[in-house]
Amino acid sequence: MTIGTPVTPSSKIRRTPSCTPGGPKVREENILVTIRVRPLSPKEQAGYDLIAWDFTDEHTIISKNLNHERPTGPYSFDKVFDPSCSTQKVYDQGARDVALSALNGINATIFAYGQTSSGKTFTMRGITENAVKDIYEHINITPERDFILKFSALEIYNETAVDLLNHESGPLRLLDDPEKGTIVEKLIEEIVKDGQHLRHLIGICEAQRQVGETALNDKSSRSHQIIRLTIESSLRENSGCVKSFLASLNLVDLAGSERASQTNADGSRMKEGSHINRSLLTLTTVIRKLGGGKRSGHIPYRDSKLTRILQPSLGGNARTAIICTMSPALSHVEQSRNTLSFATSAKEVTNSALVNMVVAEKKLVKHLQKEVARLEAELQSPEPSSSSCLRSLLMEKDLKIRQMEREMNELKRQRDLAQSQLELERRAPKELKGSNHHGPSHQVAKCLSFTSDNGSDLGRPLSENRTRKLPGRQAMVRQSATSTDPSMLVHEIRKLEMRQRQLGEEANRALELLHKEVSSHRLGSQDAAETIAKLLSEIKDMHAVSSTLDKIEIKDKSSLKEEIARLNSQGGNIASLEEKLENVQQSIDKLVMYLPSGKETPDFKSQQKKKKILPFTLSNTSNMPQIIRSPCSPMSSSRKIMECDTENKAPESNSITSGGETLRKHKATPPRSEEINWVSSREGTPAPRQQNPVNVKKMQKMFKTAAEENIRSIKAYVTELKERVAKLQYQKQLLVCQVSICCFMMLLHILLQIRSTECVYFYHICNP
Ligand SMILES: Nc1ncnc2c1ncn2[C@@H]1O[C@H](COP(=O)(O)OP(=O)(O)OP(=O)(O)O)[C@@H](O)[C@H]1O
Repeated sequence: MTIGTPVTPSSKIRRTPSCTPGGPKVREENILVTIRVRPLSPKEQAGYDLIAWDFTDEHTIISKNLNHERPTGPYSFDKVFDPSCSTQKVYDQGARDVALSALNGINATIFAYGQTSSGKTFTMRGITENAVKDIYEHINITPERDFILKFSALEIYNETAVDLLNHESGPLRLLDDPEKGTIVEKLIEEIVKDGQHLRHLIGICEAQRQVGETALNDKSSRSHQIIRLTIESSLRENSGCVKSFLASLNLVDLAGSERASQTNADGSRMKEGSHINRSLLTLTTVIRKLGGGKRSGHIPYRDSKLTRILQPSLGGNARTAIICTMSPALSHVEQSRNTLSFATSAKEVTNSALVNMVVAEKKLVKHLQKEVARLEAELQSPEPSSSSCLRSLLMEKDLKIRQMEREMNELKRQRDLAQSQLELERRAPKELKGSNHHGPSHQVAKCLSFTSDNGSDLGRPLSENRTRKLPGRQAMVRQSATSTDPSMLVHEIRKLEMRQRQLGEEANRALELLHKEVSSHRLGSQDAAETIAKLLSEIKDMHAVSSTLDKIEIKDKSSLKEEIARLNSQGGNIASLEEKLENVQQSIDKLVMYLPSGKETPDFKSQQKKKKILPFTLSNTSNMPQIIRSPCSPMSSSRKIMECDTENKAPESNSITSGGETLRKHKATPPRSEEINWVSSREGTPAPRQQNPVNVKKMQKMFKTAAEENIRSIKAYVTELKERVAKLQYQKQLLVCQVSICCFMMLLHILLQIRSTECVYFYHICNP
């Protein structure tokens, strides 16, 4: 079995302010150094030896001037015990506090230093006995803690460590442990049952210790004895505390420094004395270095087994008390001065004692097992009060769940209503009619307004519905929120309201787009109306042509007028425009048909003679560009005009040319006499009537060609207009579909959010 030094592993040490029983708080402190002067021994008395020291007070000792020499001292220490002092007093004032520090987790060392036969063993025996007594008294008056005492003892004889509880084990090795410091290998550590057992063990060690007779001491201790009492204390198990105090109390009885001449040692005694003196010299060196402010320098702890083992007690983690014993005899003054010199050095040595606390793994495991068992028992048999509380909490949660389900159903119903409204919107037959001013926009607004159950609010604008309906919904949600987690429900309500506002804004944007589209459609309709008006104007021009034709007494003039009047009265219906144009064409065809044909019948000739036949004069031909001008494609019309000019070009033999050519000729060349007549005729001034040499058949063909061209232009324009209207209708349908899809997606998104919120809320209800 291995026992370590009093050093507790650093990883398990926690420094806490602590109070030793009856002592000050632990801090860096000097070694407690006291001087005990024994009485004159019988031998000294028999030799008429004198007491060489005076004790001026309890702290000072000074040599007497017996030999008329300069007095030594005075020496001051923590305590100076004169020969009359009892061991009890020495213990009480020079060792008790330090010894009992081990009960509170502070390592403690008490050792006696002095020349041979100065009373070290005598003193330490009394100190140990008192310490054991006080320790067990403290244990008895501290029932709240459990104490475990372990005893071990060794001696260092001729620089060899020996187990005093197992002397047969032979020399023990000292090992260096990184956490525990120097440990003695295979040193027996026995658990102390009680005070009696402890005393018994101490007796065993004394019996085993190397003792020899010298000239100065019949029972001179020839070794350094170290008794180690390891004390572990912890609070009782039911306290729940798993930490323990752990400290060692070292009671050290050193071998006496001696002079061979004084002890008359020879042989083995001399060998013992040399080892003793060597180790004590190392101890003195260590003390002097520690006390001389050279702690940062090399301290020769390892120069002896004694200093290696006592290292923590010398400037380390321990409280240390040194009792320096000395003989008062004048014959030992020199040795006593050396002892006082050692004591003076020891006074300067400081230690840094800590409270050593450890966590016992077994105790920790036991504590955790108990805690687990207690918790399991609580789970298996919960208290009635907690059960009823949980039950009421579950009922409350169920109520909240039902309220949320109702809200969800309400939202679903509103979603279905909005979908149906959107469907109606999509199917609206006359949404693009200018007359339906509020149709699409208003219906879309209705779809997005989240109205009430009976739909009575469908006719109201979105903003009005929102302002009127939100308080009701907020009241409903608020009612739910007061009975559930308020912060969560308020948060959900705000999210829904925000989403609703976003939806309303998007719906407004969609409505604006619809309005723009309708406006553009209206503009398109206006364009159509303007086009129709232009067509009517052209028809009026045609009517003017027909008026000109009246002069040639068209038989079916009344029917043509009726047709034009009917066109004028019917307005700009695009759909009937084509039909009207057909009628116009038919009328024109009739007109052409009633014009004189190329065959000159006798009747026709007679009519020529009877009536003034007015051919297309320059005044009439000036209307042609207006007649054939297309309202929407003037360029093409111009091109067609040129084609018509080419097609209508008169033969070179004819003195009369077509209108355009005539115009060009009129501008480029001086007018001829025939043309002057035409101008006069246009100006309405009387002009000499001249027979029209123009070929009537060609005139008829030219007029018909021009009229057909005009009809084709109008037809093309109407076709283009119809295509544009169809395109607008398609765009409008597409926009309505997009708005419907957008609304549906937003509603679906809201429902998904509600679903996720419910899931989260149902999770928090199931895992409170
Ligand atoms: N204070 C004391 N009062 C009475 N007798 C004492 C006192 N101190 C020592 N003695 C006696 O002196 C003798 C020597 O004491 P002790 O053996 O303790 O000396 P020591 O220092 O241990 O010597 P050594 O170093 O040789 O072991 C013993 O007989 C002891 O009884």
